[in-house]
Amino acid sequence: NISDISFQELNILLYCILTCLNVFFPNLDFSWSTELEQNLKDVFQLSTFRPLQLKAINLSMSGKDLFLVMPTGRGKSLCYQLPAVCSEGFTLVVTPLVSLMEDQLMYLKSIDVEAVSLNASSSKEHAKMVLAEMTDSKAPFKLLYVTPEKIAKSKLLMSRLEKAYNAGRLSRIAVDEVHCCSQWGHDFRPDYKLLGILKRQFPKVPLLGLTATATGSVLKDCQKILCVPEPITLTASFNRTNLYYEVRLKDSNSDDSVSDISALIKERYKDQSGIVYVFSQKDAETVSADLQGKGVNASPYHANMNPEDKSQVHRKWATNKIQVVVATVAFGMGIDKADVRFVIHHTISKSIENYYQESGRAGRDDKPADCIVYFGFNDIFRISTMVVMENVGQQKLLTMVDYCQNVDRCRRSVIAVHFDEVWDDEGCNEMCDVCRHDYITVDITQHAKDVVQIVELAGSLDEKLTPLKVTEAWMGKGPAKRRKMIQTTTLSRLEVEAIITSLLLQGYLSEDFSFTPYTTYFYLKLGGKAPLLKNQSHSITMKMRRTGLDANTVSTTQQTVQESFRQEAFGCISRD
Ligand SMILES: Nc1ncnc2c1ncn2[C@H]1C[C@H](O)[C@@H](COP(=O)(O)OP(=O)(O)OP(=O)(O)O)O1
Ligand SMILES: [Mg+2]
Ligand SMILES: [Zn+2]
Repeated sequence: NISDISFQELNILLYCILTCLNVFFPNLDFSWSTELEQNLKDVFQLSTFRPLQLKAINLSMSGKDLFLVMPTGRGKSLCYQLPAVCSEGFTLVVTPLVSLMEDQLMYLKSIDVEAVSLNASSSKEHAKMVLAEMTDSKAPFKLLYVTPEKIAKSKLLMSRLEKAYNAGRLSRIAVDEVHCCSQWGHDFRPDYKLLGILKRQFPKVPLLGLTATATGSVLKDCQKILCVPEPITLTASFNRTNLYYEVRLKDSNSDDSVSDISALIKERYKDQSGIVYVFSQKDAETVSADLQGKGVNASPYHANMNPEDKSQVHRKWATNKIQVVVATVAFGMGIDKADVRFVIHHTISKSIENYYQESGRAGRDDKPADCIVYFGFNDIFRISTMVVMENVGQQKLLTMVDYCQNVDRCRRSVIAVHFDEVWDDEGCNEMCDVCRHDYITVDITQHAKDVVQIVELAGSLDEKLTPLKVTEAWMGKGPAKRRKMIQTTTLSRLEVEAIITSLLLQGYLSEDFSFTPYTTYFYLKLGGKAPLLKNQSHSITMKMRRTGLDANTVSTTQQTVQESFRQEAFGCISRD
């Protein structure tokens, strides 16, 4: 009943309506709008906001708790840096890596925004000064960067924050890479679990959690851990329309992927900047040396290098003195180079989330860039034994394998599913290899029966077969006794691998791990769907690329696969 509403309540209601209007129609003015615009131009030297930035900033400025999910390189930092400049007091920024912190401090210094940091390598004098200035109303700094460890371990810091809070000087809390809170995220950091203390101690300070990769359930988890009662979640679209996605097959017999990569770099990406991601530190060294041997200006980068060497490689690459960094995932967070024209994965990533983030280092300047992954059969099992102990590690790996193997759907739509988005194939605009080519559907039922029989036979003999052993057995390379009992194939190695991978993904085969104190072995066993093959009418199909469509982009290995698939004259070949 309207007459029951007091004048004050009416005022609040009006204020809420206006706030909502302002948020959804950001051109309407807030009291801070002019100052924002001015600082965006004068301090940050940017002309316009990118999608969602203004909305996020307005929400945070009006005191709301917010989770901002925005792809890498889209400009999440501005969403707390600009409000920090436009607010009284300072913004506390929690960052997982000291290197990220240093990059930001360097950047802020270059635009004359005062910022300080506290981390394990801060000197005593520096820490003392920062702690004293936190409660000083004349203190100049607008942002205070800390590692989560500091919040968890430094009582002194917490008590100074408390004082600053009471004095109204703690204007905002930003938790960068907020997915690190959750064990379900891909970069869980135990100290992030303790950050709930911030919202419990400082309930009136708006908190802004930022991440590039978080699913709905990860965010729910983060919300609980950070004790944020009702955050608003803003999610920017993950569709990076300027990135071209492509998968190339990697031959397990002869690893000529490095030759392929060097040819690409020297021709298609001549004089352009890029990254080649590899599986291990050893691979970083060898692939880098191989590329150098082929005349590519490349350098390795991995966690085991000393810090000076790492930052030297980073610096030289950032200033285009090195064309390509051959890196493990250690070269990741905080790599912010605008003109990266290619990100090539020499080995698949361990999940789609990882792949999206790593490949997302390309094309930050919104100009076209390529993301190419080399997909090798053996790599699946190399990574599999590594992630087997991780929470849902296996499942995540299979989604990456599915991304590479499946040519049923646009590559982007496979990525979209992971971010709970829907991008239709038209939205791709032929910016992935699947959308650029035609495919044929081949019937692989008989092949599936042959493979299943091999695995079944091994089982009955109490023998365990690695994927390599299954491949070889089917190709007729096993012991003569077994050869007599099974149906071998004349398909090529790559075709055999493609079919076994497909059977694994479709559940006709499944993984069987065996652990020793020193290593983990990966074997194949029958999957839940294997019994269906006993049914006469059951059939399995697989999509393959059609030949001769675009000789420039279809690699030779892929062509041979299709050629012999056709020669084999499968039961049914239908065109799509
Ligand atoms: N409105 C804008 N207009 C032009 N450039 C912008 C704008 N906002 C940000 N940028 C630039 C600044 C940086 O060089 C670059 C990336 O911003 P940054 O905040 O580091 O990304 P991010 O935090 O979303 O990515 P990551 O997930 O990798 O940390 O974008
Ligand atoms: Mg960032
Ligand atoms: Zn596509």
